[in-house]
Amino acid sequence: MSTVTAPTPASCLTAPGAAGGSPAPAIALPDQTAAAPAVEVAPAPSGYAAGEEASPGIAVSFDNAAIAYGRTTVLRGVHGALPAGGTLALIGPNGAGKSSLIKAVLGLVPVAVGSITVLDRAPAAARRDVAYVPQADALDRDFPISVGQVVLMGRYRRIGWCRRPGRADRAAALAALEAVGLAERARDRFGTLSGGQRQRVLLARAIAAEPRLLLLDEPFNGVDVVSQDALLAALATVAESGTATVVSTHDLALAQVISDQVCVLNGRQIAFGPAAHALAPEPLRAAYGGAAVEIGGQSVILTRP
Ligand SMILES: Nc1ncnc2c1ncn2[C@@H]1O[C@H](COP(=O)(O)OP(=O)(O)OP(=O)(O)O)[C@@H](O)[C@H]1O
Repeated sequence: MSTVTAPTPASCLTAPGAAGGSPAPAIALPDQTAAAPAVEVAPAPSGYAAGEEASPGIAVSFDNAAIAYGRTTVLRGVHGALPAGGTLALIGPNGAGKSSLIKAVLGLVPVAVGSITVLDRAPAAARRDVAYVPQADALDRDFPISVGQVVLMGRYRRIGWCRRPGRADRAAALAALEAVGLAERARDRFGTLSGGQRQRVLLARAIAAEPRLLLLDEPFNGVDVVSQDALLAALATVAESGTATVVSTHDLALAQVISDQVCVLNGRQIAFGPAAHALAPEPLRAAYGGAAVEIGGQSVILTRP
């Protein structure tokens, strides 16, 4: 489970490693009349075979990567690649290493063995082009900031923390809020939104940053069907724009719907490839043990009520 610590109110809405602790900037509310910027739409590349060598068309490649905290290795043998514009779902039981892998892609946790390459760079060097969407529950609801201001924060790595956002920044923020279906809530206080709506706002903040790689840690947790549909629609738009996405989830059905590829983890990589291959009964049993069953040809993970 990922958490975002909030040493100061200003950093509580900031992605890990992104200017945490900076004072909250004065941000103008989004200009509701500003025109949305033209969005360049590139077709998503087609399938990719696990184990292929990294190339300029690859957003993230894992080369037998292992992740450790101190001397304790929590994940090993991660090997595969995500093409630019593709979507990779990370699945596995609690403690499988999903969040740790996302943190390693962000460059927040070192790779102990092997390597991870992000946009042809070491993970920490690529952070400028990477946006991270934390779980909404990890953020402080009491911090007095509007929805529009939260989304504008996504622009600060582009414009710098000392400059005020301009018309194009406000337009990008509004377009991102429209993409998640919450443009009419721009002036509302962030903390007054529901959990699912706050999750959509955090996705809008990431979209406003115009990243080349988007990382989401369990974005569908506790989200109702309306917000889930809005998140899925926004993620489809993200994929169409050519941005690659890595998303961790406990929902196998969603993993199948949203991803070109699935990485099944449980302390090690169990499978990496197209959903039909990775979500087959055998890898799921290896990850979830007796909780993985097959019903009517579909793999199902049993959970306690
Ligand atoms: N900062 C840390 N220091 C030491 N061990 C950690 C740290 N963060 C996570 N771990 C350990 O790494 C392992 C993988 O945890 P991680 O949070 O990556 O799993 P996860 O698949 O995201 O789990 P969940 O589905 O519950 O969120 C666990 O055994 C966890 O205790």
